[in-house]
Amino acid sequence: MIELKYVDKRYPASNAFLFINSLTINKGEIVGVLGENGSGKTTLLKAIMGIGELRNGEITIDGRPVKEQYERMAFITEEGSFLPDLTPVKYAQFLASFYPRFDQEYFKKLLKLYELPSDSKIKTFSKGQKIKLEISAGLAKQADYLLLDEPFAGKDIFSRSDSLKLMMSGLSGTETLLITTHLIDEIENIIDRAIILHKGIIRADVYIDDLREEGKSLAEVMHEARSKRS
Ligand SMILES: Nc1ncnc2c1ncn2[C@@H]1O[C@H](COP(=O)(O)OP(=O)(O)OP(=O)(O)O)[C@@H](O)[C@H]1O
Repeated sequence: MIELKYVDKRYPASNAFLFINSLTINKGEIVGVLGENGSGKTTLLKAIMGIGELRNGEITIDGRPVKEQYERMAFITEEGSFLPDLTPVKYAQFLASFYPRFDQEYFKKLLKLYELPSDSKIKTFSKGQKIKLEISAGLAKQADYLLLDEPFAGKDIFSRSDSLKLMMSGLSGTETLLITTHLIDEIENIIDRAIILHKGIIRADVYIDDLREEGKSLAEVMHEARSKRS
């Protein structure tokens, strides 16, 4: 369970902020973090990962500070956390030395599945290939919490629905996922819950099953959230 209480995060350089009074992400939930450009999606994921200081508030993972839970977490971002001069195989060895649960065999299987060259330097990879590599690393870590920042940004390299299927097939089903994306149509069928941010504030927090019962689409909720007064 991820819990945020009275979280206040600011960027002095831009006056941007993220303010979340209370938010609980339950174990096993697949959550879409949605919102327009600059609404605070990446900031929320980074805050959960403990990247940068909070001005106020507290974030815990299963009741403990995130820095005590790194082994159980994977942050998958387009920027990547890999070392560009390593090959995927060397990168896996590096990760295995940090993450005791890292499964090298599974990682190799994922490389094959994603058709990634295991002996080329990561810096020679395309954007889409780098994202695939990061997803493979995150899944092979056997992390309980996967935070994916725009994992489908390389959509020109491989089709979004295929990448989604591939990613989902690599999961054990018990992981908690937070996925930021602008692709609400693709995501609507895989997420349990959507959190919609607007200018650093949560504007809507909905369960997809409830939406279906109400006969509403995620696009409609996004539209409502945007048109609410600031
Ligand atoms: N390092 C930083 N320094 C100053 N301001 C920042 C920094 N990082 C982000 N911001 C600002 O914080 C706000 C939220 O940014 P964030 O990257 O979290 O948005 P986002 O919802 O992920 O956007 P996008 O969909 O464009 O990726 C924006 O106004 C952005 O300009």
